[in-house]
Amino acid sequence: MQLPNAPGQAGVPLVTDAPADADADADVLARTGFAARPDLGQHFLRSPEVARRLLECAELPAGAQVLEVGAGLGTLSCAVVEAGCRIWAVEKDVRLGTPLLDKLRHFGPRARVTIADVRSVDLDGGLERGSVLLAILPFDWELSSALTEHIFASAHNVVRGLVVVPSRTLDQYRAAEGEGRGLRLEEVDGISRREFWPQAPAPLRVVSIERR
Ligand SMILES: C[S@@+](CC[C@H](N)C(=O)[O-])C[C@H]1O[C@@H](n2cnc3c(N)ncnc32)[C@H](O)[C@@H]1O
Repeated sequence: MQLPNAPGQAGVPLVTDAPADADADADVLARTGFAARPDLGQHFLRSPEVARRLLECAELPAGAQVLEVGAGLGTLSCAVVEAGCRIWAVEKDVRLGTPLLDKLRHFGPRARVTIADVRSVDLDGGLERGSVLLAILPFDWELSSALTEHIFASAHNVVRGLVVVPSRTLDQYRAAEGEGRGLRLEEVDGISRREFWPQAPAPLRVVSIERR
């Protein structure tokens, strides 16, 4: 991994007892002194194995086009392409542009990278009908809620999603369900906070999203 400038199957809990690979990209990044940005909810997945298990939860059809918002170091993006799907990885933090591009470049046209705030991207312009959102959203419940709402309001070609979010994101959505919102969120699994560097500050949920 070139570093930026330093300053389960559905129903099986996504918690591994084994320590994450010490040479996982997230751990390499940690050793550089990279300052993760709490305002962007930055926590990086440490284990490719957990990425593959998230993918199984998503039950993607062969060759599906996947939108990943907040692609970070690309651990989940790689698992998506290696499974035979196509990825559009969107990441806001410019410091992550080089490592993300380096990681995905060799997949050629099956992997597209955009470094921008997803709210400024023409998503329908780049997605075909039937696309799926697969994302480890920022670990800030308000930001992850706002991004979820934005994506499903603006990207009409996204038909469903599977996301990792803070449990409060799901709780708040359920509390507001009577307000006629257009999405159905359902918890399908859990995932340990320790699977991320820095460790997630609060419990996480793996959540499926369907349009009503
Ligand atoms: C919980 S981290 C997950 C990172 C990545 N999936 C990984 O595991 O390596 C959330 C990511 O969302 C990115 N992010 C936050 N706000 C964003 C936005 N508005 N548009 C695109 N990406 C955003 C952050 O920079 C961060 O990389």
